[in-house]
Amino acid sequence: MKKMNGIAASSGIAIAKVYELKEPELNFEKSSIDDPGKEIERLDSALEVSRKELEKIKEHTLKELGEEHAEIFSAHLLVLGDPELINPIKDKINDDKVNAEAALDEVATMFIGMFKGMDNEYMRERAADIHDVTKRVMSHLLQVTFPNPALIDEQVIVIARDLTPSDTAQLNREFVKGFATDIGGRTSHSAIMARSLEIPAVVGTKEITGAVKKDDQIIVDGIEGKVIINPTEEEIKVYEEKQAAFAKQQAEWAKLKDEPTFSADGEQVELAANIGTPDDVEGVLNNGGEGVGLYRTEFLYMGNSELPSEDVQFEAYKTVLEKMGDKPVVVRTLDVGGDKEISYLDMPHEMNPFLGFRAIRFCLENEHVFRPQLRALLRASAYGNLKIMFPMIATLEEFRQAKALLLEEKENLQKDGVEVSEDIEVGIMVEIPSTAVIAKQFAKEVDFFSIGTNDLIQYTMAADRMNEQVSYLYQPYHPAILNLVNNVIEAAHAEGKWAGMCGEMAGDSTAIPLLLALGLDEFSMSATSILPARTQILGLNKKELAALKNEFLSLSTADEVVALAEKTINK
Ligand SMILES: C=C(OP(=O)(O)O)C(=O)O
Ligand SMILES: [Mg+2]
Repeated sequence: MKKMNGIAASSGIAIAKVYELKEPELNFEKSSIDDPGKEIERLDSALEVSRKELEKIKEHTLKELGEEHAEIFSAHLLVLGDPELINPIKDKINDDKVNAEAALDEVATMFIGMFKGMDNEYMRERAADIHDVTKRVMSHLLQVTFPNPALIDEQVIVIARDLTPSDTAQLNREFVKGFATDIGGRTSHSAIMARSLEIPAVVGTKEITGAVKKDDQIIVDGIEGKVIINPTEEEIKVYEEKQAAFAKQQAEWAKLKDEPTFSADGEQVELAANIGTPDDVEGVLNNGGEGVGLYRTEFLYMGNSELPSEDVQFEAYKTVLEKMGDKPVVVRTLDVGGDKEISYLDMPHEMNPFLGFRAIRFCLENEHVFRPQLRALLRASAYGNLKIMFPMIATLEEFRQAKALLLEEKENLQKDGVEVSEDIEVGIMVEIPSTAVIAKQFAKEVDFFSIGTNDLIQYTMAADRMNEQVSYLYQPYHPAILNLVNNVIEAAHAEGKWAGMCGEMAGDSTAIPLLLALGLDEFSMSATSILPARTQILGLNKKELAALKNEFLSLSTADEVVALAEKTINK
């Protein structure tokens, strides 16, 4: 039995055996062979196993995630069956008398190099497909396991160094009971996805991948941020009891599902949810969400082999709006870049991707990507209560430019007789300190603010939100952050606008009293945090907390802020 601590990323307790999601080492020696026929047979059987595997993954993806996501595997199957790739490998085995691994590697490297160098996006994508497919075939030649998260069909806890957003999107919550990673923090996208999938997760354990082996049983405690490897019988019993207690608490919370959110002294706020896909709406409604405060549309673009068309986007937005009825839905336009990579968009490789060509910066330069999204949103606006939000706004010019494109597309659609709602609010994410500092000027032009603390904290404190080593600087309760948040809320209210927050801080039980004191109007969080937050707010006195606002804002350290918050609440 071994225990380790990490960051509690998604609540709940999971007990199951491990499934290690790891790219295998594909090392081989080039050797000469006497029997090319036998080598070709080995190659054919590796190709056949790969084909069966890809067909299964494609079928599974089609069922679980839809056609768009499954397309990538259709492309892989085409590559696998392409004689222009396979014949040269066989020729090499026959002519050079080398082993199948060496022939495969040489031919694949040649094609990948050739396609990569072409000035054509489609061809460059083929290079990525060949790379993925040949890796799979190579792993079968070498008889090492190639992980397929979409194919997991027994109860497991996924262990990985890190999970990319698209790995996470493939996890099927029926079988994946939890996950634990070496790196990442509460605001890394794998953690955010875990909360939206409602699977218990612990991230940033530093050493989990090195500590487990196949068939180990583990416990992931996503409430306290603990992992236990090969627990004893007693420990399993203790955790099963914790699991039952957690389920009971969830039942208590559920009683507030259809209630509005009031503080103890009768002040109302709105509790909304962050979502990544239309499928998440069910969780929002089941968890008593009063709206969607952030729809991260980039997940529509990720895990796909090409840009989603205007119609595909329209259907997704319409579905969310219709399912939410008259409840507000804030849709954020494409926030690509940082750790959110989209292979086919051909983004430049950058030294500092979080400070680079991302989000609105990318969209304003790539109108062929941005305009279809704006049109899809405008068309969908007729089906519900849509608000549009631009990400990573650093200057007023960016906002004006984005809004001008939106209005242009609105006019175009109306000219064509397409119905567009007349009261779509248009707001911005406040993630960049420059915007928080001059929120007063922005408030005259935007309809609302939504404070994205995940990024605002990293940019204010100059501490990468994904980097373990500087995580001590990633301080949501730092007085600098509170002052920026306060500035934004005051600026909004002075112009009669509303201010929300969609960063993870909005669902953090230590931050909620502070945010209530500052007058935040809308709190948008992981759906599973809504009912605990509603329960907490029910017990807080907003006027009493607000009386301490200036005292909070004048404190010098995060520790002082937390100490005062705890003293106030527990008095
Ligand atoms: C909500 C935010 O956006 P994301 O986490 O998608 O960067 C944020 O930065 O707080
Ligand atoms: Mg952000």
